[in-house]
Amino acid sequence: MKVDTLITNIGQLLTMDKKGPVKGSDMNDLTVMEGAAVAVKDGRIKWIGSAEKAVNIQADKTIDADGKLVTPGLVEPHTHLVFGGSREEEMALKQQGVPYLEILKQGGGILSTVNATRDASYNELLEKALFHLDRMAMHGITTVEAKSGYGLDKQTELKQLQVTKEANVKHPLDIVSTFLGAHAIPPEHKEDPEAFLSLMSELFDEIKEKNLAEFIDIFTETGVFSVEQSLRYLKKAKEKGFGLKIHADEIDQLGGTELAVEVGAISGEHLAVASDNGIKQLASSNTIGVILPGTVFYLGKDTYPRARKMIDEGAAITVSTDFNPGSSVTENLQLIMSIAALKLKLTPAEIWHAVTVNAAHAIGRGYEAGTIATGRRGDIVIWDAPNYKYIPYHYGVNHANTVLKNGEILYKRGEIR
Ligand SMILES: O=C(O)CC1=NCN=C1
Ligand SMILES: [Zn+2]
Repeated sequence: MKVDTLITNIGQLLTMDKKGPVKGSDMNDLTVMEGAAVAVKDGRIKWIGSAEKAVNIQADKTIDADGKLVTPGLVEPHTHLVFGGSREEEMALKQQGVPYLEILKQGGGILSTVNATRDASYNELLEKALFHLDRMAMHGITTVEAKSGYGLDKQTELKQLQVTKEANVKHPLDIVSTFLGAHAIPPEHKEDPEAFLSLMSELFDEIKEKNLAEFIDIFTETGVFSVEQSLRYLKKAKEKGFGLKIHADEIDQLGGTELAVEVGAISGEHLAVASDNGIKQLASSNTIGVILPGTVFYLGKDTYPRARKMIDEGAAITVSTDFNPGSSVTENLQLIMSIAALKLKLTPAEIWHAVTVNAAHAIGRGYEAGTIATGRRGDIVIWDAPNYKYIPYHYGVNHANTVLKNGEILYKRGEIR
């Protein structure tokens, strides 16, 4: 057989080759292939087998994995990728214990990023997004979801979505776009949030026509949008053919988790304070929990999402950086894997399902990304790690040695191509 690239002498290979979102105890059922090899041709996985059998394969390029861990490229299911400015000035307020929602109420937080994003040019936003995508790639991420939500007016929300669309063309990473125009209430609509929500829902047709987003998301939170407002808004989005996501039960327990299940959202996101009933509903639904423990850490809170209970009750969950300029400022999904182990008490096997196959399903790419299987994209990471338990164990650094996207080397330790 003739292939483009052969990765051989693999120590442990995680194919993550499972059907559908992996739920409950199945998240702890990990297939580990020892002494494996993977062949890629025309950007797709062509063959998977033992390194011994691979000796008969002619490859234009052979990569010796030197006994290292090899996995699918990481899938990052929840980011606020496109934004202007930064919010390092808020660190002092956070250190003084000023709550996140209080900073927002005072016109900071999301709203300060809105000002910076409205002021930023299209090209400035694009260059910044490409920079962050490079950094995600070097940390092993090969598919990423990107939300708008820092415009909060028609023109700037469309600007963000168009930047996302162009970044998806210009950068090797695959980007899945979500419209989060309902992210906060802008000052000009402070007195009339209903009018603002209608304004954002008026964009649905244009977004659909121009294929600017596949999902619609809303921040269901105290001082932002109520469960009732969110239900109406998401029903409208569903009628227009969009997939649904909800920033739910992040700070206050409003019942956003239950709402996500009720409207058949593909995912409920944050769920830091989801109720017992919310977790029960999630576990018996097809809605995936997108868990953001880095945000809890970064906001200096003590209440972590009860992901252990969610899995034990049968839910499918993923973990994510929640990369954004204010409440979780990191592209390092490997760090989140460590926080998931230490604070959520997830096992290494559960964590690997959470950052590959389940994350792919949470953004509608379950049959495209997050798995090494013949016919799938050649999105592969060779890690500077002896086994799959090592990544959550050794925290805060980048373990990626080589990152391939569609079979092409995108990053080699120490350089970005
Ligand atoms: O603070 C931000 O910019 C991102 C965020 N939206 C809802 N929770 C966090
Ligand atoms: Zn978020």
